[in-house]
Amino acid sequence: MLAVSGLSRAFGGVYAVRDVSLEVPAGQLHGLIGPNGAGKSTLFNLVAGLLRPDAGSVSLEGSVLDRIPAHRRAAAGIAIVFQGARTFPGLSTLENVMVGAHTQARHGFVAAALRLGRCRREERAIRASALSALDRVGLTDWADTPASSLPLGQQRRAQLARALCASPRLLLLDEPAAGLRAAERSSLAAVLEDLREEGLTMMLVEHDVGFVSRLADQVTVLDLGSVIASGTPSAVRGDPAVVKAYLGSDA
Ligand SMILES: Nc1ncnc2c1ncn2[C@@H]1O[C@H](COP(=O)(O)OP(=O)(O)OP(=O)(O)O)[C@@H](O)[C@H]1O
Repeated sequence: MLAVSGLSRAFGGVYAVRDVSLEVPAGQLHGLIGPNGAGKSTLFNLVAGLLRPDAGSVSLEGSVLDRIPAHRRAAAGIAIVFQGARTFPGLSTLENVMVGAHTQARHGFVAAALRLGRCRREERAIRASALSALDRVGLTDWADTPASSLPLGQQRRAQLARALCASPRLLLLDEPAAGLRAAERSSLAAVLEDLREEGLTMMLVEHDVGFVSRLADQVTVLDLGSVIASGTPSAVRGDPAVVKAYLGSDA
């Protein structure tokens, strides 16, 4: 599904991502872990087309994306839930999710304002797809609640629903569990497990190695921009290079 090959990107002469190659087969959940500053978010931005690489290539289902800008990669099926993403204040949970589907809507603001017939039909379809996305993340009962008044765990699931509304083929999740309490983490993990069961291909950046290990089929570990280990969660957790990167050279 996703193939990243020899990807590099430097800032001010320092590599944030250095010669990274990985593959994510369709339907798998791929974990990306590593200490602070390892290059995880930069790698996501390179895959989503929000940053240009200095070298290397990204392809989705065999199509090379290197010359494709971010908005066309989104249309091709790559969705990203950003680290620390916020909900739109003043909008209900359902409206927040509908914003995700509006990125795919064909009708513009003027048509929307005039509520033209075709636009109204499109609006109904968007509403239906937003309700279905809310159902997939277990937030149906919260549809009419102002999104900003939801507990953090539910806000994260609403952001996930917003990304799902765009019908992604590859979903990139940057630290979706950061700051969540144990029970909230656990229900988020259950939602991600359900999405994997449905066959959605995902990449997950997390600091919580236990959270990633529970969910991921394969894990890539970055340190200082480079891949230091990759494999199943249990193989990677026992890898001395990973232990050293996480705990320091005395580990
Ligand atoms: N836009 C930028 N300009 C300059 N340096 C950057 C930029 N983005 C990232 N970096 C640097 O690149 C390196 C990798 O950063 P990145 O945010 O990708 O790491 P990360 O693994 O996601 O870290 P964290 O776990 O703390 O979110 C860091 O040294 C960071 O300071």
